[in-house]
Amino acid sequence: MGIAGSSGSGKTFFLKSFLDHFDQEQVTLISQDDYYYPANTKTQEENRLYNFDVPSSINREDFFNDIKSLFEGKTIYKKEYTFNNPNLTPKILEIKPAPILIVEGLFIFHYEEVNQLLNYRIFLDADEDIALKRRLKRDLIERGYDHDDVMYKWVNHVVPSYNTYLLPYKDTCDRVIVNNTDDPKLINGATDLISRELKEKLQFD
Ligand SMILES: Nc1ncnc2c1ncn2[C@@H]1O[C@H](COP(=O)(O)OP(=O)(O)OP(=O)(O)O)[C@@H](O)[C@H]1O
Ligand SMILES: O=C(CO)[C@H](O)[C@H](O)COP(=O)(O)O
Repeated sequence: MGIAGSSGSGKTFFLKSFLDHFDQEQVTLISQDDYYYPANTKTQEENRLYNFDVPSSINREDFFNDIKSLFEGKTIYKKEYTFNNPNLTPKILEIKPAPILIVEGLFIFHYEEVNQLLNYRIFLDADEDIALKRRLKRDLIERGYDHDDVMYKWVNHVVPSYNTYLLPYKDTCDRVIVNNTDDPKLINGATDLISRELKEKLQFD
């Protein structure tokens, strides 16, 4: 199952709600963000305006190979990406295979080798002004970035990337979830429905 959406569309929020419907051994998650080429190879100034929103910022080969391994029933070990936060020590994630595999990220439809492995596609959608408000909160408060830098990236990297690498695939998705209100009921309702359908299909319970 593939889950994608613009920055601030609510992917993480959706995933948390979705995972709550399942036992640990029923579902597993692999996130494209963990495949960023490490930022510590660049200076702080280079990172400030570095474009994290182009397909080449991701180690695409490792991402695909790990997805394939999970498909083949193998456990993978992956160093998590800590979003340039020097106070965090990256954990080694142990990702075990499970009947439901969720692949999450910005380029999962654009990377055709990943896209063709997906059986079900979900698109999280939010209006640009709402997504930007959420992004500003994330970057200014949680990541401590400078307002002008966040706006520079939004205009020059985030929006163009969304329009080029994600939006064209919206119509190919099985479900588009519009998430414009900060109200958990909407997302919880959607994950309730999707998880019930999936459980029936896979004959869980
Ligand atoms: N339906 C909702 N109800 C309550 N809060 C929400 C809802 N949708 C999103 N949010 C909040 O908005 C913020 C952004 O959402 P989230 O982190 O899930 O987006 P994202 O698509 O994963 O973003 P990014 O890719 O930029 O990290 C979070 O603080 C999240 O808790
Ligand atoms: O949302 C993103 C891309 O749009 C990434 O989370 C983000 O830009 C990674 O950057 P950093 O490690 O500098 O926080």
